[in-house]
Amino acid sequence: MTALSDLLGDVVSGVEGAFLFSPSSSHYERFVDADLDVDLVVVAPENAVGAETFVELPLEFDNVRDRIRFGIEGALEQDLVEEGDNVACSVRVFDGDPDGVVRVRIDESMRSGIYDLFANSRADPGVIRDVFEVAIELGKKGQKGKPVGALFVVGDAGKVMNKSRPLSYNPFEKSHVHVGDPIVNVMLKEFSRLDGAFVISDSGKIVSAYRYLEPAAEGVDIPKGLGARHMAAAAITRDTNATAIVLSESDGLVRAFKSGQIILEIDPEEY
Ligand SMILES: Nc1ncnc2c1ncn2[C@@H]1O[C@H](COP(=O)(O)OP(=O)(O)OP(=O)(O)O)[C@@H](O)[C@H]1O
Ligand SMILES: [Mn+2]
Repeated sequence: MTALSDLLGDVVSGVEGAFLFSPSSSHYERFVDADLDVDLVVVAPENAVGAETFVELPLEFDNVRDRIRFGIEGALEQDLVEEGDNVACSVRVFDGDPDGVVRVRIDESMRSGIYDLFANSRADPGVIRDVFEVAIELGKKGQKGKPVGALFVVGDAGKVMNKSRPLSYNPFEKSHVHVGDPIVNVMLKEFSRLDGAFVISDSGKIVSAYRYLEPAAEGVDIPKGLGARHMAAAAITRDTNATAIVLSESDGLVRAFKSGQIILEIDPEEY
């Protein structure tokens, strides 16, 4: 007789690591006490259980796939896992106790740069996520069916404003609106048809649209073929502590820049 646990147990057989996503203290203690022959990694917004090996999640992602992807990428950043490792992720899909186990084979291609973007940007991770999502959505749908480009400069807004000038009146002049608000997201998409950059504060306030960026660009090295928008995006992140998220009108990719470097390149269609 084969028991169900024999069949489902395959999910965890031979794994090198166990990733516990936001475990309760008692759940975590049970794993520690079991003294398993696998590496134990806690992945959560904060290390509430005092785990020895811990990966910080920049956000509590609702989507389990995103949550796992970030946890794994964070572990790769910390060299806790490597190509070819198999790990079992214990996650919560519904409320209550952990109710799912997902086996993941570690692959270097999982190191996309997105973890770095969220964990190490100056702006709030939630703000980065909201802007990133607007860029992805614009990339998928375009504006009225036509491909559109956009440049969002997030964080360190005062300095960014000092290194830029208005191309037109600022529609966000006296408003106090924030990214993530559905109406604001519609506005961002609408205004993306026009020239220049959006400037967004660390906390997500839209400071300005239509900014022409004038950062010093010497020494900025970005891949050949990218034009003025991408050059301006890279350069402003070298000159300030901002992160830039760019949707290219010509190739449809979303790229992120920090400290003058490209840190992420994603095809919205595959995200
Ligand atoms: N310094 C700048 N600051 C703000 N926006 C800029 C700047 N330079 C260019 N742009 C914006 O980028 C748009 C596209 O310029 P360009 O084609 O040279 O960039 P690109 O990097 O090739 O981007 P894309 O891939 O979208 O074509 C311009 O119409 C302008 O709105
Ligand atoms: Mn171009």
